[in-house]
Order: sequence, then structure tokens, then C-alpha cells
Amino acid sequence: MMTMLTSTCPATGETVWSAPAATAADVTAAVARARAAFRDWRATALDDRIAVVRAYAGVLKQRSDDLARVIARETGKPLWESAQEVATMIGKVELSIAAQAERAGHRETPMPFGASILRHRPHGVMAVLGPYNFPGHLPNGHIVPALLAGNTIVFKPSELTPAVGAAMRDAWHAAGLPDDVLQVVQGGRDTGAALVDGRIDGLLFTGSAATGAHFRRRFAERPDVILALELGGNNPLVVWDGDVREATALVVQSAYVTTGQRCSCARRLILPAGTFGDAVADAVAALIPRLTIGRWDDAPAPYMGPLISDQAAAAARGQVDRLVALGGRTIVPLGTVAGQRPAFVTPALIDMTGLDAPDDEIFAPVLQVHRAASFDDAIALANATRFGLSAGLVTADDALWRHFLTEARAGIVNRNRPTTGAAGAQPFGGIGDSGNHRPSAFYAADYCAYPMASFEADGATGQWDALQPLLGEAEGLARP
Ligand SMILES: NC(=O)c1ccc[n+]([C@@H]2O[C@H](COP(=O)([O-])OP(=O)(O)OC[C@H]3O[C@@H](n4cnc5c(N)ncnc54)[C@H](O)[C@@H]3O)[C@@H](O)[C@H]2O)c1
Ligand SMILES: O=CCC[C@H](NC(=O)CCC(=O)O)C(=O)O
Repeated sequence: MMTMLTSTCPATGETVWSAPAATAADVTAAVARARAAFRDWRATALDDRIAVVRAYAGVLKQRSDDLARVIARETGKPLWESAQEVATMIGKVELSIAAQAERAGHRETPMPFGASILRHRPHGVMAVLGPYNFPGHLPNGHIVPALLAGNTIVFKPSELTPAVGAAMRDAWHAAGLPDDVLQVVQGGRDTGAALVDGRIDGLLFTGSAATGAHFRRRFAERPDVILALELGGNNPLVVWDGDVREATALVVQSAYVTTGQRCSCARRLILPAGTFGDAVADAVAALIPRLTIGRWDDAPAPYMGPLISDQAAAAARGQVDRLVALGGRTIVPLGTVAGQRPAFVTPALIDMTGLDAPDDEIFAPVLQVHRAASFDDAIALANATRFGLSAGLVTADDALWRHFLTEARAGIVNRNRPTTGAAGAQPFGGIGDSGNHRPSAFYAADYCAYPMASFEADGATGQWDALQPLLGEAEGLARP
């Protein structure tokens, strides 16, 4: 049965993209084509693969305004932020080429008998499942290194952002990548499930912890399939001392950028009990109404747009209501925006000090405040999570920072910087329920290829002679 897939601009409600979703049979056929294409693509010289990937960066550059508008329309992100996303996609190409050389390259060590050689080999057909919050940048962060390594790809974009996925496929094909080396299948969970259940060699997934846990279970009996999980977090930001104004801006950039829809967003603000903590909480509350919220193409440009959908806003409201029902004190409520659709929300600040808040990610601009009696309490609060993606400390005190570095349990641990805005030149991934120890960004090269170690000699290397002193005079053993 044919199912239509339609994406909608969360800011206006207008349809952005509509087409039939891929059926299970379509997905199986795409995987089979990808498998057939793998033989030639892996045999293509690395320099030629690099040339195609660089050509793709060139196409993205030419099309950057158009692509930024597609991202903005489908996600509701302001145009300045969508343009940043495209720039990051372009930057990913040179970073991935460098990463592959450094982490998955060819190493040759001379040995008395010849050489010890390390090579890397592609896995085969990689399924890529993308999230909606960075519909270009995050799947791109899997696709570019996977193609460089010689894999072929079947990519299912988020069902909320199919137009971005289609634009990426068009850019790759315009760059000269053979059609079957990267294919896009559009659809929701059923399409994703058909892909995951197909004859794939790897699943590169960025999305929610719940879906990631589902895949962990699903692949428990398929250890031959490489699984890279980039998941969410319940990230702490400890603001301990320093300039209140500076700290306040850093809190806002950690918690509310992209309308709180970044995996690295701070979800919990940990402040010392006392006047400094009071001043920071008050200053954040005072800054919230000054954050401009609007449509992606508004002029002047807004700081933030809507959530991805009306449903996402309703879900966030439900989570905030739950915090309040548990005893949370509303410092600033999750408001609506007059004259705008329900997907638009204003940022919230809720004091949960001393309360047993659920250890869940609220993927929205909702920041929970916890007050700590001592720095050790602050560290204990920061680590009181099953996740471990990002964490931050604001302090001028080097000793506190060193202590935090030793104790903090997260893959990204920043000092006097937002928890967001991670570098593609560093690995990006979390511990605990935030991933499966296969970080992306600069380390994506690691999961896109497996190492093959060889000892190589041109001919005889004296093995027989070396064995002689240890041989007995066995009956019937004739020297060759
Ligand atoms: N760690 C990171 O790098 C990172 C980056 C961005 C987003 N995220 C996380 O992603 C989440 C937001 O994205 P989302 O809501 O799109 O995530 P999601 O898990 O709902 O969906 C991600 C993708 O998986 C597919 N999918 C979902 N369930 C599936 C199933 N059972 N079988 C097959 N496919 C399935 C979806 O169709 C989509 O393409 C947040 O939790 C955020 O923290 C993590
Ligand atoms: O939503 C999750 C991604 C957030 C983003 N992280 C990165 O861009 C990681 C770097 C990379 O993948 O190149 C952020 O930290 O803002």
C-alpha cells in the first residue's frame, strides 16, 4: 500500500515536500543496488573518492543559499543558523579527509623480513538514519567519512525533513557520485525498520536514546554489523563563579540555542546556594524575554525559531507540567508566542532543587535549576544522570576545573564555554545512555572502516632455518 510522506514548515504550516514513502520492497531493492555498487566503489582509488567528495563540497557551496532555505523551511531554524549548518557541511569534507588519513590511513613499518603494514577496509553497505534537528550536518557527518572509506550508503532522512535529504542526494549526484553509491529512501519508522532489518553491514544512527536502545537490542545477535549510536543527553552546566553577565550569556547559548533542540544543550543548570547563584538565576530569567523568536526569514533575524512541530511543543509542555507536578518552581514558564503557531514556545526556567526530577532529555528550551551546597555536591548533581554527552563548568578557579575534569562523566567537558557548538576537529560522542563508545565527528573514520594488519615478505624469510635448533629427529620426517 502506498503511503504519502509530507513535511510541513513548523513556522507557517505550509507543505514543504510530499512524495510516496519507500515501501519495504523499495528499501530491499535499494540495499541490493548498494551492495552491487560496493565492489566498484571500494576499488576506486582513494584519490578518486576524495575528488568526488571535494566536488560535492563544491556543489554545496554553489547551492548553499538554496540548501539553507530548505533547512530553514523544514526545521523552522532562522536563516542565519541554517546557513551555518550548510557551512559546517562543507567544512566536514576537508576535516573528514584529514581524519581518515590520521585515523584510518595506510602505515608501513620496515621489518627485517619485509614490512608490517596497516590498512583499513570499508565495511560494505552502511545504513544512515538521520535526526531532524540538524537534518543536513549530522547525516553528512556519517556519510562523508563512510564514502571516503569506500562504503556505499542507503540514507533515510528524518520523516520531518525529507526535502533536506533529497537535496543532499541531488548534490552528491551532481558531484559525480554514481547513483547507487548513495541512495535516499524516504519514510518514517516503518521505512527505517525495513532498512535496519535489511542486508546491511553497518548502521550509523543519530537520534534519541530510546531509539538507540532499541537498536542495541535489535543488533545484539548481529555482531557483524557495525553500530554507531549518537544519542541525546541530560547535560549539566555548573556555573560556580565569575562574571554574572558573561555566565548568563553562556547559559543561554547552552540551553536555548536552536530552541533547545541540540543534543549538547544544557538541560540542568547547577548553581551554588547563595548570592552568586541567585544573581545568575535572576539574570537568566531577565534575559529570556529579550531573546527574539520568529520565523526563519523574519527581518531582523530572530535568535530562535519554533520547535520542529506543534506535537513537539505539546510534548515539551507535558514534560514541564510533570516537573511542576513534582514540586518544581516555575521561574519562567514555557510560554506561547502571540500570533504564531503552537510550535513556537518561549524558553522556560524551572527550579528543581532538592526534587527527584526524571532523568530524561527534554528536547526543547527548558532548563532546570539545581542549587548545590558545595562544589562536591555540584559534581554529584552533574553526574546524577544515566547519560553522559556534554557537561560544562564556569569558573575562574584552575583547581576547581582540574577537580571537575577528573570527576565529570561526559564525552564533551568544557570550561567557560557553552556546552553546545562542538568542533568537528574533535571526536563527538557520549558515554552512558548517550552512545555506544563510537564517537562521531573526527573519530567517525574509526567506525567507517576496519583495520587490517599484515606482515609481508617478498619470499622466504628463513623460517625453516630458525626452526632447526628446536626440531627432534622424527622418523619419516624428511628435510624438504
Ligand atoms: N549525539 C548526537 O550527535 C545527536 C545529534 C543530534 C540529535 N541527537 C538526538 O536526536 C534526538 C532528536 O532526533 P529525532 O527525534 O529525529 O530522533 P529519533 O530517534 O526519533 O529518530 C531518528 C531517526 O531514526 C528513525 N527511527 C526512529 N525510530 C525508529 C525505529 N524504531 N526503527 C527504525 N528507524 C527509526 C527516524 O525515522 C529518524 O530518521 C534527540 O534525542 C537528540 O538528542 C543526538
Ligand atoms: O544536536 C547535536 C549536535 C550538536 C552540535 N555538535 C556537533 O556539531 C558535533 C561536531 C560534528 O559533528 O562535526 C553542537 O555541539 O552544537
